[in-house]
Amino acid sequence: MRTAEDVDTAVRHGADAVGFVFADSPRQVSAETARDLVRRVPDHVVTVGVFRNQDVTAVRDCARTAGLGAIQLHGDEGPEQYAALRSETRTLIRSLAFPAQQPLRHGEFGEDLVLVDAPVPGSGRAWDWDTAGFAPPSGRWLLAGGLTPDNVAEAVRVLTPWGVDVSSGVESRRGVKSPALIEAFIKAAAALGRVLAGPARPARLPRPPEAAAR
Ligand SMILES: O=C(O)c1ccccc1N[C@@H]1O[C@H](COP(=O)(O)O)[C@@H](O)[C@H]1O
Repeated sequence: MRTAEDVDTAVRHGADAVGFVFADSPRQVSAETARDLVRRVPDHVVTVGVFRNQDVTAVRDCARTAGLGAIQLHGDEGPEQYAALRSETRTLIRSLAFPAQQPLRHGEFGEDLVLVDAPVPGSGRAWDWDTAGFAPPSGRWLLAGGLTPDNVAEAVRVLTPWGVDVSSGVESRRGVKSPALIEAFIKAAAALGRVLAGPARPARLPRPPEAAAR
């Protein structure tokens, strides 16, 4: 998200989380811009910062300046980086690309959630959901990679993730979100709440500690 209109649209239609890209990307926002956008977001919606192969100190500073509720790492970050950021956030999200060399495992680096994404993050390209080699990580996991309002239902039917994440699929052109597509995606995904994991699924992502304290 890069504009107040996008954030307000997502919140109004019931998004559980909104994201801000700090990685090198046409979607990149500064920590100060993100801070202004984060202030618009009600406590029950988690604000996620998206990073890729960035210095831990820079990630930490950015998360503090913007007041992020969650940190999502998309690159080759290893256990040291995860450990360094563990106390910085209540929700640490680890992105894993599929197809993968290793089995997809949850919690190896102390993360709270695994995000299974396509090999090129933010490209809008889907991975092959029907692939025989896909074994989901245990526990809660998020699905990303080329999702759109039109394919999210089928993706969830096939894979039954705990949650879904989208960027390109709600854009009119690269880097420019479409309020109509944001609304359509959330409506399509919300309708799926009924088929997702059942009674154990909490209604919301964990709230960031600073929001809980307010
Ligand atoms: O959006 C980007 O440019 C980006 C750059 C670096 C790391 C992650 C990025 N985006 C994230 O990728 C997934 C899937 O995006 P898409 O729906 O396939 O476009 C999502 O988590 C984005 O936040």
